[in-house]
Amino acid sequence: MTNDLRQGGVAVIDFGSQYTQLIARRVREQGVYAEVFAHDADADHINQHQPAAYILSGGPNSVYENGAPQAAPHILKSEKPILGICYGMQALTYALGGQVAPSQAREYGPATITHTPASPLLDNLDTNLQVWMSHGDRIEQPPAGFVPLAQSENSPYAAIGDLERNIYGVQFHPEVSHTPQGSAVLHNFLFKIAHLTAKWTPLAVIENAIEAIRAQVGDEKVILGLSGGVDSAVAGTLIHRAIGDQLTSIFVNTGFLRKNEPESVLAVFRDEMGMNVIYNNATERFLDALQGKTEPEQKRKIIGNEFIEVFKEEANALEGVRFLAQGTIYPDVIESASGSKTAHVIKSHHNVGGLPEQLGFELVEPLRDLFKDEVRKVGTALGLPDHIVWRQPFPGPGLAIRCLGDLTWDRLETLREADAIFLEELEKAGLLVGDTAQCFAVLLPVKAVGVMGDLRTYEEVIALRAVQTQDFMTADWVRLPYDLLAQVSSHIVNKVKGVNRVVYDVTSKPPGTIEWE
Ligand SMILES: Nc1ncnc2c1ncn2[C@@H]1O[C@H](COP(=O)(O)OP(=O)(O)OP(=O)(O)O)[C@@H](O)[C@H]1O
Ligand SMILES: O=c1[nH]c(=O)c2[nH+]cn([C@@H]3O[C@H](COP(=O)(O)O)[C@@H](O)[C@H]3O)c2[nH]1
Ligand SMILES: NC(=O)CC[C@H](N)C(=O)O
Ligand SMILES: [Mg+2]
Repeated sequence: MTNDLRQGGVAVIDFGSQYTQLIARRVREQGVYAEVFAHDADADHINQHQPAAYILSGGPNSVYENGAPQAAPHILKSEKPILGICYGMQALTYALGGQVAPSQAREYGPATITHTPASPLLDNLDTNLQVWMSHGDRIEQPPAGFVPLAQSENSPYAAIGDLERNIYGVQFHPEVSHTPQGSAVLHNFLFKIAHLTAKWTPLAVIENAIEAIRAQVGDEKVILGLSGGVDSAVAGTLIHRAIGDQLTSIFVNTGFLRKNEPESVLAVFRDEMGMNVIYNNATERFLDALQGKTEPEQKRKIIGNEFIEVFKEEANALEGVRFLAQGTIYPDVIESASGSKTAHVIKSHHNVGGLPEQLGFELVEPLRDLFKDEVRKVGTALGLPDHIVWRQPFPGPGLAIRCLGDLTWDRLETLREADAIFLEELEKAGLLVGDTAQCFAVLLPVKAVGVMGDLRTYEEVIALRAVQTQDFMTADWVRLPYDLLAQVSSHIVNKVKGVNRVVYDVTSKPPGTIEWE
C-alpha cells in the first residue's frame, strides 16, 4: 500500500542501537517516510520503496573489531545523502578509509559541542550546542574529503561531513529528547542536504490507505476483531471508510472486559460511526473454559483458543469472507522481524496471532507502516473521539489476567468495581492520559483480616498498579499523590463488597512486568 508516499523517504539502517525505531519516528514526525532495515539487508529489499537518503544508526559494537557490522558498499556507492549517527558515523569513517579507535575518556550523557557555521547540517543551531552522547570509541582521523564540523571536549570530531558527496556523521544522538535541538539537525539533513519532500501526513496516509484497501479487497467481504482498543478501532474505521458495509467487525465480550466497556464500544462503533458490528456475548463459554484454571500461561492459551473458535464461528455464519483485517502496527513488524525480545513474546500471546493460517484468510493490515503515535493521529483525523484515540492499551485476555486465583463471576465483578473506582478517581485528577501509561486494579488470591464497624472481616485484597512508560518494554511505577491513593482506597473498601484492604504496587519493570500474570 501507500506506494507513492513511501517513495523518496529515508532508509534507516539498523546497527543494533536502542534508538533505531526512534530515528524512524523522528524522521516521520517531519513528514518524511522512514523505514528500518537490518544492516545486512539486501539492496533490493532496501530499495523497494526507493529511499532518497540513508541514516545509519548507532550500535553496541566497535567497528574495528572482528565481525563488527559494516556499512554496506551499495549504500556507500549509492550517491545518495547519508547521515551516520554514532556507530553509523564510525562505520562510515572506517569504510571510507578514516580511523576509529577507543578513546581515553568515554562520553555518556550530556555534552556540549561547538561547531563551525559553514555546514548545512548544523545550520541555524546554537553555536554551543547541548547534545547527548553515548560512546567509547571516537574518530581519530576522518576519511579523505571529510572536514570537521564540530568538536566536544572528548571528541575532536563530534561531527564531520563530506560536503561534496553529502555524507555526514555525528557522534552525538540527534534522535533523543536529551539533544534539545536534535530535530533541527535531522531537519537540516532531510531538507537542506537531501532535499526531500514532506508528504507523509495523516491525511495523505489515510487517502493512500483507502485506495490500497479498495484495490486489495474489491467487492469481497472483510472481517475484523474489534476490541475497542486503539489499533483495531483505527484499522476498523479506516477500512469502513474504504469499503463500508463490506466490513463486518466482531466484538467479543469475553466477560473479562472493564465496567461498561461493552456498552461504550458498541455506542461508539455501531451508533456513532455506523459500523456493522456483531456483538458476540461469549462470557459463559470463556468462564467455563477457564474454570479451575489459575496458571497464567495456561489461562492465556485457553483464552487465545476461545477467541479463535468465536471468530471461526462468526466467519462461517457470514459466508464468503475472504479477508481478515488486523490492527498490526509497525513496531509489531519490526519486533517480529528482528527477532527482538519482550514485545514479540507478549504479542505471540495475543489472540489473533495464530488466526490467518488456520482460517485461510488473506490479511488486510492498513496500519502496518505506522507507529502508535501515527495511528493516534490517523484516528483523530478520521474523527474518532479522544476517549478512544487516547485510551490506554488493554490486553486481549483482559481482567482474566488481573483476577488472580479462582476465576468466578463474583470475583470478576469485584475486580470490575474496584478497577472502575480507581480509573474514575484518576480521571478526575487528570492523571489518566499523559502522566500514566497504564493503570488498573488487580484482585489478589489472598484474604486479609480487617475490622469494620467493630466487626471482624476476613476479605480479599485489591492491588493498584499505575505505570509510566514510553514503549511498554520497561516501565516505572507512578508516584501517585498519597491523598489520591487514600481516596481510592477508602472508596474501594467502602463500596466494593468483599474487599477490606488495598495495596499499591511499587515495582518497576524489570524486575516486575506490567501485568501480574
Ligand atoms: N474483545 C475482543 N473482541 C474482538 N477482538 C478482540 C478483542 N480483544 C482483542 N481483540 C483483537 O486482538 C487484537 C490485539 O489486541 P491488542 O490489545 O494488542 O490491540 P488493540 O486492542 O487493537 O489496541 P490496544 O493495544 O490499544 O489495546 C485487537 O486488535 C483485536 O483485533
Ligand atoms: O494484547 C495483549 N495481549 C496479551 O496477552 C498481553 N499481555 C500483556 N499485554 C500488554 O503488554 C504490555 C506489557 O505487558 P507486561 O509487562 O505485563 O508483559 C502491557 O501494556 C500489557 O497490558 C498484552 N496485550
Ligand atoms: N552509541 C553508539 O552507537 C556507540 C558506538 C560504539 N559502540 C562506541 O562505543 O563508540
Ligand atoms: Mg487491546
